[in-house]
Amino acid sequence: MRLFLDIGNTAMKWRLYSPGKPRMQGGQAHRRDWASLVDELAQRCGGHVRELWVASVAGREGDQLLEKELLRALGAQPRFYYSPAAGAGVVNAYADPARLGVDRWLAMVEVWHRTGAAVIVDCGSALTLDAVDGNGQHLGGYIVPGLAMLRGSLFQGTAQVRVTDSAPATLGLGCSTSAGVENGVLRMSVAFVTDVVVELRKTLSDTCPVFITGGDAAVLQPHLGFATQAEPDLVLDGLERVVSGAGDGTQG
Ligand SMILES: Nc1ncnc2c1ncn2[C@@H]1O[C@H](COP(=O)(O)OP(=O)(O)O)[C@@H](O)[C@H]1O
Ligand SMILES: CC(C)(COP(=O)(O)O)[C@@H](O)C(=O)NCCC(=O)O
Ligand SMILES: [K+]
Repeated sequence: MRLFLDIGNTAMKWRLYSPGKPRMQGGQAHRRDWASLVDELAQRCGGHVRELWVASVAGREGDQLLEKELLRALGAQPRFYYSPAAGAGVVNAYADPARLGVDRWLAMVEVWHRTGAAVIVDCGSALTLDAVDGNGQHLGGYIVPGLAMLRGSLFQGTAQVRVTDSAPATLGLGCSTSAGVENGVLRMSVAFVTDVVVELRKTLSDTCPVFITGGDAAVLQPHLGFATQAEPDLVLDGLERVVSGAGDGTQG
């Protein structure tokens, strides 16, 4: 069986593939406690992992610890996939390609193979936005704090700003501290994504598709004033594509 892992800064998502059987997948938040994370994964995936592919943005030290625990608990050598200069028909915009978050790279590769030119918004621990043109050229992107990080920075930087109730956020003016924060961070994020998409659609095409993924995609999507395609598993889809060599450079 092949096990694919998407390790973000907040959550780990996994997908188990064995030929002829339906894929199994799941995920959970981690606190960088790699040992217990891997033990729980081993309970779910059993001991028949033959190939283990990891897309991680946990950093070098995290990856080293993760590798040790995966070897211990699953008995399979993890293969870490990092962003290349080019691959699967897509060209990395970074002069130092490996510095591009592999989650961003894989989501972009997957989307380009599905639709060509596109904008990809990943509402994760950080909110990232990337653009790729019809030739597979990565045009670059942005990295801004995700919703939880925005809230957290307010809590850390102030004495009194706290969120005490969990009323769903809107884009409207807040009439309590909680609403002021929740509505504010939501509106900031929506305004940022909207502003960039409107500008990119002047060059890519005015109907260029926008894909949205990540743990907060469901929070943002209803408030965006344009159609977006929610795809929660873009990173795992992209990893499976590049690993199985299906990303052979031709689109579609
Ligand atoms: N069950 C959950 N566990 C952790 N974060 C969650 C969960 N559900 C929604 N979120 C939100 O999603 C963000 C994490 O996004 P996600 O894409 O899952 O993680 P990562 O950034 O690790 O890829 C968190 O910052 C939080 O705002
Ligand atoms: C920007 C990210 C932290 C997003 O990861 P996530 O929010 O999913 O944990 C990740 O893509 C990353 O570590 N990138 C490296 C820096 C860069 O992409 O330029
Ligand atoms: K992510």
